[in-house]
This record gives sequence, structure tokens and C-alpha cells, in this order.
Amino acid sequence: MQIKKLINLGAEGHSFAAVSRIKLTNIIALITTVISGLYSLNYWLLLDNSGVASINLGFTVAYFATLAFMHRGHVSGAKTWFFSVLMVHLLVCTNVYVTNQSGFHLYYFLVPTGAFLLFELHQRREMLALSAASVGLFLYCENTLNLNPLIELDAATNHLLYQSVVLVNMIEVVFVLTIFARQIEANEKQLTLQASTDSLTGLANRHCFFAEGNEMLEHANKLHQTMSLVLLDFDYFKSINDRYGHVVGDLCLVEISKEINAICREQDLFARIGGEEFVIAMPKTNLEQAQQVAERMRERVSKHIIPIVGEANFTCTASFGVASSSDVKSLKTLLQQADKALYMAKEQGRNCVQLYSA
Ligand SMILES: Nc1nc2c(ncn2[C@@H]2O[C@H](COP(=O)(O)OP(=O)(O)OP(=O)(O)O)[C@@H](O)[C@H]2O)c(=O)[nH]1
Repeated sequence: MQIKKLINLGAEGHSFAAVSRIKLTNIIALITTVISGLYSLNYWLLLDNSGVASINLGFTVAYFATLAFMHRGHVSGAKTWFFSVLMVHLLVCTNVYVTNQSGFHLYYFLVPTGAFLLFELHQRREMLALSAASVGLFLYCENTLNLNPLIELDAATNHLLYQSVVLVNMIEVVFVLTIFARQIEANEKQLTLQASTDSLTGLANRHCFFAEGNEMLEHANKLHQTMSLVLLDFDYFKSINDRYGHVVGDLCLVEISKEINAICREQDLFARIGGEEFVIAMPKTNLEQAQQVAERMRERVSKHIIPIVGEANFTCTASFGVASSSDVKSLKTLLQQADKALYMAKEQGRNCVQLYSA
């Protein structure tokens, strides 16, 4: 429970993406604190080197201080602090504890990927400054000899350490790339959904209708099947808006689209293609069958009561135009035919279904 609290430090009031970065920073800071603390114990108890143990304990406390910055709401400061402590720690490890033969300074390569992972995308200044500092410190360590290390290591141990550092670097790069790939995939899904969905009703939008509807028509033509379109438009919708306001008008669109959706089959494509204009593409459906479905929809719309607070509930009606795809090669043409039928329905006095005839 306490750990959960620590992981959530500083997360309050931030966007979803920022929160996941803050939590990840806290997790990494906690893990680093624990690892650094264990190293201190190791120096103290097993290697009997209280000097190194004390210095390392100082770094352990400094890592933990990242969470204190988070707690005070200094999110960017906490991240910068963490990476700065890490870089100084690496410098001390490589140039004070041991020598660059250990390869400890290769850990500097963790900084750029880590910074790009943990900072917000717009915080380029911080990311670039930390990356530049890590490259500079790496080069400094690489070209500096430590003649009096606090811990003397033989060549075999240095070699082992070197390989473990390379391994950890590789694991970190794979980990960071996996997270980025997942984020890109989730963003792509979200964008595709937004680009194809009508935000008010949650139905397919005009763009999605033409993309998917064209595929449906092509498929139907290939298999010599008939596809029908039912186009519907609310009657006197302007007067609903004028009388009850746009909020109620919107509610009306949502309520009625749910009623119509309840009649649609799974294979039908139901879309909102204009303000108060909707269309249903029905595969494997001929003109008479589509007419029957449209009639059921018309009846259901006219009977559905729109609940409004503080005023008398009301009902609304819609007019329907139906067209079928025999001999029609393009969805645009089919929609024009359904539109002509809809126009006739409006002419006939509205709240009725009309079929397209050439
Ligand atoms: N509340 C709301 N109104 C919308 C939306 N989109 C379009 N409208 C309104 O729908 C009304 C359509 O009006 P008209 O095209 O004159 O049609 P109508 O009043 O339904 O009359 P007929 O179609 O001839 O029966 C306009 O007042 C638009 O402002 C929307 O998303 N929400």
C-alpha cells in the first residue's frame, strides 16, 4: 500500500500520458534506490569497505530524494535530479571506486533513452541537455585513468563487470523501444477510431461510411449480391432545436440513433453522414426487404419518447429514402438515388418511406 503511494507521488492532476511517465520515474527511482542501498550493504558487510559504503549511502539517499521532489509537485525537477544523481554516481563509480576498465561508464548510454522515455515529448531542452551531458561524461571517463581506485579489481572481474554493463544497456534499450512501440500502437488505434467515429452518437462518420461502404458494395457486386441503402433525415429538426434548444436536439439525435441501431443487423453499416442525416448500408438485402426494415425504423422513431427535464416529453419523426444496388457500381450513385427517394418522402408530407425508381 505504501509502495503504491510512493509510485503515485506527483501524479495528481496530470494527463494520462504524463501520469504513466511520472509513475515510471518513481518506479525507476525506487528500484535504483534499493539497488544502490544493497550495494552499500555489500561494501560494508561483505567487502569491509566503509569508505565506499558511506559514499554509496549518500547516493542512495539522493536517489530517494527524487520522490521528495515528486511529492512537492516538481515533476520535471525530480526527473532532472534523478538523471543528474545517476550521472555523478557513474562518474564516482568509474573514476573513484574502480577504473574505466570495468566499463561502468557505458551506463551513460542509459541516460538518453531514459530521458526520452521519462520526459514529456515537448521537454526537448531537458532531454537534449541530459543526453549531451551523458555523452560528455562518458568521453571524460573513457579518456581518464584512475590510478588509485578505492576498490582494486583484477582483469577477470573487470571483464565480467564490462559484460554485465553491456547486457543491462541492451535490456534497457529493448525495454524502452517496447514501451515506445506500444505507445505508438495505442495512439494509432485512438486516432483511427477518432477519424472514423462521430463524436456525438459514436456511429461511423461520413468518411468511414464511404471507406467501408465502398468495400461492401465492391464485395456485393463481386458476389452478384444486392446491397441496399436506407437514408433518413429528421423532420422539422430545426423547429426542435428552436423550441427546445441544441442540447435537447443533440439528445434527440443520440436517442433516435440508438433506436435505429437496435434494428440494424451486425453486418449493416450505420453512419451519421450529416447534421441530422443518417444512412444504413445493408448487404445481402433487396429493395423490398430494405423497405420493410425502413418502415420498422420509421415506426420506432415516431413512437420513441424523448425525455427532457422540466418540459413535456416529445416525439419526433423522420423521412426515409431507400435504394438498391442492382446495376449500381458506385456508392456515391447509390447514395444519390437514396437521396432522391428521401426528397420524395419529404415531398409526400414526411414521416414516410419512399423507394427510388429510375
Ligand atoms: N442539435 C443539433 N442540431 C443540428 C445538428 N446538426 C444539424 N443540426 C440542425 O438541424 C437543422 C436542419 O434543418 P433543415 O435542414 O432546415 O431541416 P429540417 O428542419 O429538419 O426540415 P426538413 O428536413 O425539411 O424536414 C438545422 O437547424 C441544423 O442547425 C447537431 O449536431 N445537433
